[in-house]
Amino acid sequence: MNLLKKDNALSLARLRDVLIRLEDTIIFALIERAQFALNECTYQPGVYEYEDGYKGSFLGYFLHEMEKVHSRVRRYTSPDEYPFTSPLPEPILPTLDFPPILHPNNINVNKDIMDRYLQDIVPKICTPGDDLNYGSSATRDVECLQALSKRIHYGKFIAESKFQDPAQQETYIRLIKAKDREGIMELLTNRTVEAALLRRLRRKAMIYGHDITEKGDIILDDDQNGNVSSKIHADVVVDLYERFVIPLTKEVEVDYLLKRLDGWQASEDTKAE
Ligand SMILES: C=C(O[C@@H]1C=C(C(=O)O)C=C[C@H]1O)C(=O)O
Repeated sequence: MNLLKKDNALSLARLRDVLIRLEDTIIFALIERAQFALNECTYQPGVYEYEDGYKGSFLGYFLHEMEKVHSRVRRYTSPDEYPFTSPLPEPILPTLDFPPILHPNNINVNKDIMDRYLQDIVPKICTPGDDLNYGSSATRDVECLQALSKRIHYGKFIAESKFQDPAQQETYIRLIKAKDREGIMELLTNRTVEAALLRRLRRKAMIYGHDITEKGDIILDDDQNGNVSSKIHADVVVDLYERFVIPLTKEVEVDYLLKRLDGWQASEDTKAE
């Protein structure tokens, strides 16, 4: 979505289309990572020496080096991009004039994303062991992490869109002032959208995660020729969204809304004068 244009940027339907497109990005990124073994050593700190005395993991080193160069080309000045590492250098490009779509906030849940990715996701999609493809697996890890981060932090745009709905704003304001996390969570939850998403996701994972015959039939794992064609299991993808991606997106929505009135009343009073 081009965030330099404010026109209709907060249309809920349009934002949901972005999340649907990111399903493809995430599934294919997971499939690419699943090609390589777990390569546990790339996640352990202190396995290699680094020039600047860095003591973290190979993945952490690679991610920080990537984010430093992306920061210099102003990736993290965009309101839909959030880094995992710090410190990061200032951009060499002039900052773009993004229209103020989101209420100012410093919400960044990438540490939770990293923890869950390493604990719950990589062990489920990769075969155990070490295939020496450390650079390849770390490259794919970064692509998975960046896609998951974008998707989950889009919760801020979704939350702003819901807050700006005239039919719901008064209720949100009341719940925010009462600091009612559960009430806000219930109001923003759309179980119909979530159920449809999980059905669509399973279908996508089945199709993307398997080879198909020339006729277009999916070659399942129990193919009579013994072909094991699944690149990723649909259950893993659906479970990942149900237990991690959707809940964390909603936490971002709630965190964003709880801060939505910070300084807001003062600016509303100023407008009213
Ligand atoms: C993203 C939204 O907010 C919530 C989170 C969803 C998700 O993470 O997929 C889906 C529906 C809602 O419960 C939305 O309403 O589309």
